[in-house]
Amino acid sequence: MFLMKDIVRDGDPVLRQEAADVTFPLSAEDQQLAKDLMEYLVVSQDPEQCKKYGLRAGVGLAAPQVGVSKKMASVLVPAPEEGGKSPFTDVIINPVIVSESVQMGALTEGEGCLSVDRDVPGFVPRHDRITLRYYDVNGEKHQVRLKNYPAIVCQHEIDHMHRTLFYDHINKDEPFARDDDMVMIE
Ligand SMILES: O=CN(O)C[C@@H](CC1CCCC1)C(=O)N1NCCC[C@H]1C(=O)Nc1ccccn1
Ligand code: NI
Repeated sequence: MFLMKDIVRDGDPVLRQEAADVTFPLSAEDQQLAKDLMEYLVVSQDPEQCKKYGLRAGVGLAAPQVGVSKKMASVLVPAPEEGGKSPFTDVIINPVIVSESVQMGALTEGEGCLSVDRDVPGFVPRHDRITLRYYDVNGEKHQVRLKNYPAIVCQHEIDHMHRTLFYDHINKDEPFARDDDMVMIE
């Protein structure tokens, strides 16, 4: 199980490397990595377990963040209300954004990152809607359309596979600049 000590922090070159494609069928090592990446999110989103293991709760975790430069990330978007269904939960492997909306979206609170131990204020403009193509741990191909928060989370994770961190997208001169048709996401 990953703990905070296993999470690589900004400054480590692995976060600025282009990650390698994952080959199928998954090696035993990659199968375990996928399990561990998802387990981190599940445990961290359980308040009791989160506290017990001293984790920062997360909704996504990319392999480069645990020092593995591969195109794999877990995503667990919490259900909007108690007992509801998660809008998107999967381990995305070799993800490709096949189309993206012209309209941009950003989290009103800005973004953070488990690999960035500082607050970087500002809006992180991303595409409000994307069509995502990825493989799951069984090698099954998926093509899903995501919008708003799930779309933001997946773009944040895919960035980690392409040497990008959230603050790279923040406008240096005007961090809270926004074009008037940008969707502001709570
Ligand atoms: O690459 C992946 N990461 O760096 C983990 C990030 C991923 C999200 C950041 C913005 C979009 C995706 C993450 O989850 N966070 N960022 C740092 C601290 C907070 C935490 C978070 O948003 N937690 C959360 C939110 C809702 C419910 C439960 N927990
Ligand atoms: Ni991150």
